Amino acid sequence: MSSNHLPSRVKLVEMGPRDGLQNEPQTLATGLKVALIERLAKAGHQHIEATSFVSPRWVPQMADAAAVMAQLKRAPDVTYRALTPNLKGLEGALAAGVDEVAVFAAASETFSQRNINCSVHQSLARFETVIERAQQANVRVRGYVSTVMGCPYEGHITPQQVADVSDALYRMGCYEISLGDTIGTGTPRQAKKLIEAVSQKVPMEKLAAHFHDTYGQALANLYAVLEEGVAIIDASVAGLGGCPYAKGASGNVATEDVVYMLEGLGIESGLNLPVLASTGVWISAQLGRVNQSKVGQALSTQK
Ligand SMILES: CC(C)(COP(=O)([O-])OP(=O)([O-])OC[C@H]1O[C@@H](n2cnc3c(N)ncnc32)[C@H](O)[C@@H]1OP(=O)([O-])[O-])[C@@H](O)C(=O)NCCC(=O)NCCSC(=O)C[C@@](C)(O)CC(=O)[O-]
Repeated sequence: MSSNHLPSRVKLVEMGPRDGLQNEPQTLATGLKVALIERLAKAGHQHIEATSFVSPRWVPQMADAAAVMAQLKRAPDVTYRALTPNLKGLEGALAAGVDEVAVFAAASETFSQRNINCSVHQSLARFETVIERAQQANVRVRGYVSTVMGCPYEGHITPQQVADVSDALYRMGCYEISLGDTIGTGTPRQAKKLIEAVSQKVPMEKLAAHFHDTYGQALANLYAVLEEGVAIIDASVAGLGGCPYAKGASGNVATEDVVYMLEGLGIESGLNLPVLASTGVWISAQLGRVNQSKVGQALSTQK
């Protein structure tokens, strides 16, 4: 049931260096990745997904994960996280001294096979060992569920499918569950129904919204789930990214656009919008791409 009370504060999780850069056609130099992460921390981000320890054959853009972590000048109040699909990735991430890791499952069987080369069931069994080992090392684990509002291969996904996978990850020990609209096809009513179903299994305060903006629905969907009580949002500076397993998919909703909307709603995020926006302009120039943030574009013309 909708609470219709907006939160007074939202935890923003920056995805640009990981979800964004993993999907850019060109691989950014390690030094520029490090500079991006440091700029994002200066803009006020306290939760940054910095990289992923995945197979370089599958995602060559993330092959320098250890070097990125080694070169980073870490800000004391920032949590730097990395994706870890298996024990090999986890050991790499622990050796690199990440603060947190994340495992990533999908609600769709076909997407799971294409993304991590195993079934949903096999992935959950694999993650159980990753989570146990991370907990032994006192490292918290976030859980992702992809394709929560549609799959590029299977089409419709039910909220119950998402709730079941979320439940499994939460029971295994993931402290937060991030719900990925991987291909950005969701619409606000669907987003509300999704949250209604998943919050029956996982407490609302543990749910994050991770929406891609392919169909231009991400902000509307975020507003819908804020009304439901979600208070954790994943976003990507300049809307960096796409999805290698979902042709034509856009990046995450742009962080600048989310911060602008939150400011308008009187919701605190701790982000400095001008600093963030200039980071978006800078990284777009480094990549030679169009800045996907409308707010970033608007602010850059006002200088
Ligand atoms: C899961 C695997 C590894 C399975 O891939 P596989 O080929 O089945 O793995 P394998 O265990 O058979 O190993 C094959 C080779 O990869 C190596 N390998 C194995 N593991 C690692 C590792 N961790 N780090 C480095 N190397 C690794 C391993 O050592 C071996 O090397 P070889 O002996 O052939 O030289 C592969 O499919 C993979 O890396 N997939 C990652 C895909 C990915 O990163 N996708 C994007 C992230 S998910 C996402 O973006 C969605 C999300 C989270 O944002 C939410 C949303 O929006 O939906």
